Amino acid sequence: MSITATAYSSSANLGSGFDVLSMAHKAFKDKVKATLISEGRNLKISVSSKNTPENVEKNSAGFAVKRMLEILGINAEISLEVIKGIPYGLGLGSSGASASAAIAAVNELLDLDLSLNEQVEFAKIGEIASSGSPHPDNVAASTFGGIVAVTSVSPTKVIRVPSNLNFKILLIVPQKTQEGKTKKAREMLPKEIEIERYVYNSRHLSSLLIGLSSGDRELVREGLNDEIFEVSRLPLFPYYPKIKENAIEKNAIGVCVSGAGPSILVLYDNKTDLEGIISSSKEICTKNDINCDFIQTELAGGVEIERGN
Ligand SMILES: Nc1ncnc2c1ncn2[C@@H]1O[C@H](COP(=O)(O)OP(=O)(O)OP(=O)(O)O)[C@@H](O)[C@H]1O
Ligand SMILES: N[C@@H](CCO)C(=O)O
Repeated sequence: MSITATAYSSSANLGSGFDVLSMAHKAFKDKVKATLISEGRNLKISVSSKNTPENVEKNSAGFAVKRMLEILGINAEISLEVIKGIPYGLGLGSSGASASAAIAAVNELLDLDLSLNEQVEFAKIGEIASSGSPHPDNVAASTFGGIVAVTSVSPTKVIRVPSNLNFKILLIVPQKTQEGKTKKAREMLPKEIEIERYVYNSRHLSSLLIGLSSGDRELVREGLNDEIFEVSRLPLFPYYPKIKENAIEKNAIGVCVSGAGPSILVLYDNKTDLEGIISSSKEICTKNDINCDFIQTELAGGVEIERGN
């Protein structure tokens, strides 16, 4: 018996919501097909995957499933086929989506009846394999869909953020995947921050959440600013400040770095000069010696399940 789960790409952080906020989008998707080879044997997982490691310990999907079955004390021989659609190392939640899909597929395959929060709890373990840290934001968005806030990590609790703002998403995606990028980006973060910067970010986090729930585009624009995380990682995406300044001039709702970068997330609506943003961003990318793809997309739902034989 096989189950295939599909999980969408995501943009984590949304400015000041580092490791807390994230949104799933339809730009890209991963699929994981989980097949039960035999029950009641010693735990054995195999992974087949193009473009990502096939070693169970090193693949976010394999590692998350292996640890979940160990924690739940389940013995089974399962094969996982990871079908990658989301490019990795670009801030699009690629490793997280594989882990979310794998956990959802095995949950269904073994009738584990896990809640979405429990699935996130296990899926985030997969991020240890890809970046060395179990950050929960990308897996929360890929599992739940829409815009989410992770309000607790022990135990994991995810809340869907209510949004009454009509917006579409533009992703500016550099064509330069970097191995181990999120790990490196996390090492660039400060160990301590000044209280002024903490207060600045708290203001923006409040603006973002209130702006989304009340549908106030000016508040969302303010709310997508960050003074701590993006700033300390700027060497990874030096073109970002100019792209942001230009997009805001052309009336984007708001702009932030997508996850740990280097992709950029632009929220727009019918008041935005989208073509102007794309053409000026292309020029900025060229000046910075990078080619970028421009992907227009929208919010995605959570993990989807298909049953097979
Ligand atoms: N199933 C997987 N999908 C993608 N990358 C994986 C997977 N399993 C392991 N990896 C490894 O994880 C690293 C990619 O993780 P990284 O966090 O840099 O990118 P990402 O998953 O797209 O996340 P982000 O949104 O932070 O960019 C690569 O070294 C890749 O080989
Ligand atoms: N919150 C994580 C997301 C990684 O995609 C980070 O910024 O390191």
